[in-house]
Amino acid sequence: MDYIPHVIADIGSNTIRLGRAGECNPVINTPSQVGILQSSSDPLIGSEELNQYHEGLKMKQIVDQDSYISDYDIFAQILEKARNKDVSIGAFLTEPAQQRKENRAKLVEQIFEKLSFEQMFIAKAPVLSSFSVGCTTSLVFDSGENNTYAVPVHDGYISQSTIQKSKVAGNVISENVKKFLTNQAFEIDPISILEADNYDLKELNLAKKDIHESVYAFHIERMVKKIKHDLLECSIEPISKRDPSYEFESKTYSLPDGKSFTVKGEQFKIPEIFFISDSSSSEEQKEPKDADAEMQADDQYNQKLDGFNGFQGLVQKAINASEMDIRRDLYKNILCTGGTTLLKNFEERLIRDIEEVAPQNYTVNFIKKRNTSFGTGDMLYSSFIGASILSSLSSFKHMWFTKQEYAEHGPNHIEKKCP
Ligand SMILES: Nc1ncnc2c1ncn2[C@@H]1O[C@H](COP(=O)(O)OP(=O)(O)OP(=O)(O)O)[C@@H](O)[C@H]1O
Repeated sequence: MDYIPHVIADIGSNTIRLGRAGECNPVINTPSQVGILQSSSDPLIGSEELNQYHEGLKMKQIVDQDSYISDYDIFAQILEKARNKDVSIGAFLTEPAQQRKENRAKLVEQIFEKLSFEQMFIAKAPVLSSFSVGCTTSLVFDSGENNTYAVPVHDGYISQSTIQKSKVAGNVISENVKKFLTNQAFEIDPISILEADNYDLKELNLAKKDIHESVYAFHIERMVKKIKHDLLECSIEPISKRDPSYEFESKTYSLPDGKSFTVKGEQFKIPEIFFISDSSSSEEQKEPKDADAEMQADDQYNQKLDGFNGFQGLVQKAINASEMDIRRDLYKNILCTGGTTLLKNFEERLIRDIEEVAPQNYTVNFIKKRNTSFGTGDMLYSSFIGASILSSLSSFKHMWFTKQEYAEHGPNHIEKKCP
């Protein structure tokens, strides 16, 4: 296949993935927060840069909690970095299953006015994920940082009325990890972590006042995520079904600065929140006692859980909202994507719980993914890969929204070109 120099941007509230059409992995995989330095108009991007100490650094979130871009100027700068200046003529962007018209129009203006691309396309992330595994019909279950979606894709299209969205996602369990640590009187110290990662920093004798509060919060969040990724795992059987006398083993976890804490079953109990349902012990899960009660005290947290009936309930609702004659196919072709589905034993537990709610004579099957060079499977990159494949097809040549069409019909013409 000839090298196709279009640039791809897969935009999430936690991570932005940028790369080139025809390639399997993104070239840039950066947090959706960028670093801003007074001394430079160039934003700092990528974990490697952001995990270093930079004097006068502030952090800025450029994608909001609904995965909509909140700073178009900085986004354009990042896109420009991923572009091969002389040859990139097309920009292919992903968007969440539910998108606002005005966001699309703003993106179109950036691409044609500010960045002078010749052509562009916007496609829904779940459709691209489905394409990435060669399916035009599937149920895409996507759980990232702030949102979880169950989206039926039928013949390559999404019907908006079938989409199920929940705010119960990765950040809910991050919150619970933080609450657990607070209950243990364990404090994450971003300065000692920065020092552990950058040896020469000690000489600077950094104090809290030397680090902007946004940078401080960024490093705490980064460590909470690391703890979450390293330590948490889903219990394949609901914990409420275990013998009440069951004793979890203690496990000690050490941070890069040498500080450590111990868990005794919390690593399994925290992700249980994803699988609560009316039929599981709702008393125990939704109105827990003692330490757990504190874990779930605040209002925002409870709002997220309002009406939530487990990830299996979300999948069931999405399938039930679809036409009767495709429901069997959807149960048979469930695709898990998004970072939160990388939790250990996540798929095993989800399939078990979906089987409990699926009609009895239906087969529940998850689509298998290949392993990427990052060792994550395709969970993190499925929509990127779908975009990469689609934009490389010779038959896609006629699908692009061109600069000329933009000049003739204006930004809202994108609705026609990219339904
Ligand atoms: N190995 C892992 N184990 C558990 N959680 C993980 C793992 N890797 C990433 N995550 C979590 O996945 C979430 C980010 O996923 P992803 O990059 O798919 O989100 P996003 O697409 O940017 O967000 P959204 O879909 O909400 O816009 C974070 O909460 C992160 O902590």
